[in-house]
Amino acid sequence: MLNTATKSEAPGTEQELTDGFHLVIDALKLNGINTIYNVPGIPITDLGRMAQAAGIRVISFRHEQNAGYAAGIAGYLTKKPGVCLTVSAPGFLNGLTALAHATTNCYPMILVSGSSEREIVDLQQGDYEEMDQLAIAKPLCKAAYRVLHAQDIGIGFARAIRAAVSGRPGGVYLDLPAKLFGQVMSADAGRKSLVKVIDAAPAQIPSPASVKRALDVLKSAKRPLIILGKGAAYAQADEEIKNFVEKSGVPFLPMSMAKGLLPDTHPQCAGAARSTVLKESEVVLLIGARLNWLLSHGKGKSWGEAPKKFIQVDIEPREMDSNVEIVAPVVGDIGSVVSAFNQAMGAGWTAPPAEWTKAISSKREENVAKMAPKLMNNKSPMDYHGALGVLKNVIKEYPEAILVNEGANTLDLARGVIDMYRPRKRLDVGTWGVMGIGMGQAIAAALETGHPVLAVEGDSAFGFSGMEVETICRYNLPICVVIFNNDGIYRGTDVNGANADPATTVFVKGARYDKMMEAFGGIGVNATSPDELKRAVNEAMKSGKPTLINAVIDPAAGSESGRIGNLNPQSVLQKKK
Ligand SMILES: CC(C)(COP(=O)(O)OP(=O)(O)OC[C@H]1O[C@@H](n2cnc3c(N)ncnc32)[C@H](O)[C@@H]1OP(=O)(O)O)[C@@H](O)C(=O)NCCC(=O)NCCSC=O
Repeated sequence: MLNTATKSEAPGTEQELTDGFHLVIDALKLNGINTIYNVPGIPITDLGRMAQAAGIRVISFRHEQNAGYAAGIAGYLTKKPGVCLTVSAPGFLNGLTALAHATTNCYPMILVSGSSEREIVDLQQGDYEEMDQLAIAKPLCKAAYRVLHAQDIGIGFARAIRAAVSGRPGGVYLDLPAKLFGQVMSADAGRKSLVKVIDAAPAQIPSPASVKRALDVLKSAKRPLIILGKGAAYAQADEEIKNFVEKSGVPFLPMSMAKGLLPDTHPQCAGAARSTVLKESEVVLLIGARLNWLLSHGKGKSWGEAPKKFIQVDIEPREMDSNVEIVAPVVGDIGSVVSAFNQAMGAGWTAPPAEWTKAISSKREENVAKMAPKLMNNKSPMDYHGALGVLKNVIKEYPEAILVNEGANTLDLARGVIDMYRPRKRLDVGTWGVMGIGMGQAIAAALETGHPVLAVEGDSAFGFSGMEVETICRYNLPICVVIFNNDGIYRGTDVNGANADPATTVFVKGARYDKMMEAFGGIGVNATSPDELKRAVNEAMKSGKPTLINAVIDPAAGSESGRIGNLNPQSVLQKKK
């Protein structure tokens, strides 16, 4: 139903009117977009107020980057574009990192920004927050549009929605100059100008020949491996994927955000035998996973000596052969492809040789057994494993809870230690390894799913979005933030030998992040041992109250750059020292 803005007052010509504000709201509602992640300001403050009055959930953040990360992950969780609304120039730029992040990670998101007047911007006459936002956004997103006339708002949103979710999803920019909001037109014409997007992300059915080719290659393998990426988790084809993996009997390796698509404790899971399966496998089927840096580009030392054959399932044809030859490309949406695999497999499928699956199981058991005692230590201050052992058990007890995870060591170790049991429950730094996603993703996860959220944060990573603990308290969200506080980046023990300044990688010693939460009415806990941490997290999960636990980690614990060592080159001079 159209929101009537006002009625024209000229006697005898009375007609219902609408305006740009109302048309934006109606376009969103018509397309089932019920949440906006926003930071108010000129020229969109009233848009937020009116949207809230019209029944849209408008969540106001303290910084646009966090609102943007929230919108991106909302898109990932729901397959509908997450909408982030910002003011012009600086607010727009603050949202842009999140838009680029969404595009890189294939999350459907729309950044909607108010902007200044075209006539003045194009002549560079110094308008308030003057900036050619459309031109700046273009290279950082999948598509960018600007709407100049109120009657085009419907089309503008339709284009943005379709671009965000169809094919490979991504970020879209929609530029709304301030003048647009006040443009008035008849309600009837406004209603007719709106567009309901039908079948925004049409199924892309793979060709039967590509399906057959892929299965023939997989079937022929003595040492096959399936790698599941976050594209597979995004597809929400959970049953089909589970059936396919189980029917094939092929070991699977989940990428970080695909953990839980099938439980990490599943007998076919090769997560704890990662190096072995990458090196030893002979045929690798990638489902919604890209051969980027996270998979060492499909070549080199991590992949071992033996020649590999790659089969790849992706919705984007240009993903094929991006790093190495793909002998069996299957282009289509993951749900359709995996369902075609299931149908084409037939009854006569034989599981891979037991020699291969047993070798993986024994490597996995060996690694798990090596890790187990470390997770049970009760040292105070804690080390990473002692603290993560506690959190591993929390997720086991609350498998519906969503784990948000960022940091360096905190990310790398949590990824291995904390088993996931359900799809799309692990949300982390994604393809860029970006720090700062924490509170934005935690807030959107709590709002979009209604499940409790456990955000496991390095102390450095938390700093990028820490002010949003106020947002968590304001909306009273069931989020428990655990900060692994070792006084610095990687470690808290670095010393600057040159002058009195602190070393570049250390923070205030003994900082009490829990006090930040208390400042806004949430629950703050300082936990110095695994027992204290366990009590505090369990209490938070039970109560659902906003909680921040300052988990005191030994400042000497942790190592440089986690596990991305070879991406951190040292200079020749440094090496000589
Ligand atoms: C590229 C990567 C996927 C590669 O990681 P790897 O260390 O090779 O693999 P991981 O999966 O982390 O596993 C490490 C090892 O733990 C083993 N492993 C995994 N799970 C388990 C369990 N449950 N128990 C025991 N052992 C386990 C696994 O087999 C590996 O051992 P082996 O099999 O023996 O090898 C990762 O580095 C990554 O995602 N990096 C992103 C980092 C990032 O974004 N950082 C943000 C920047 S921080 C700011 O500076």
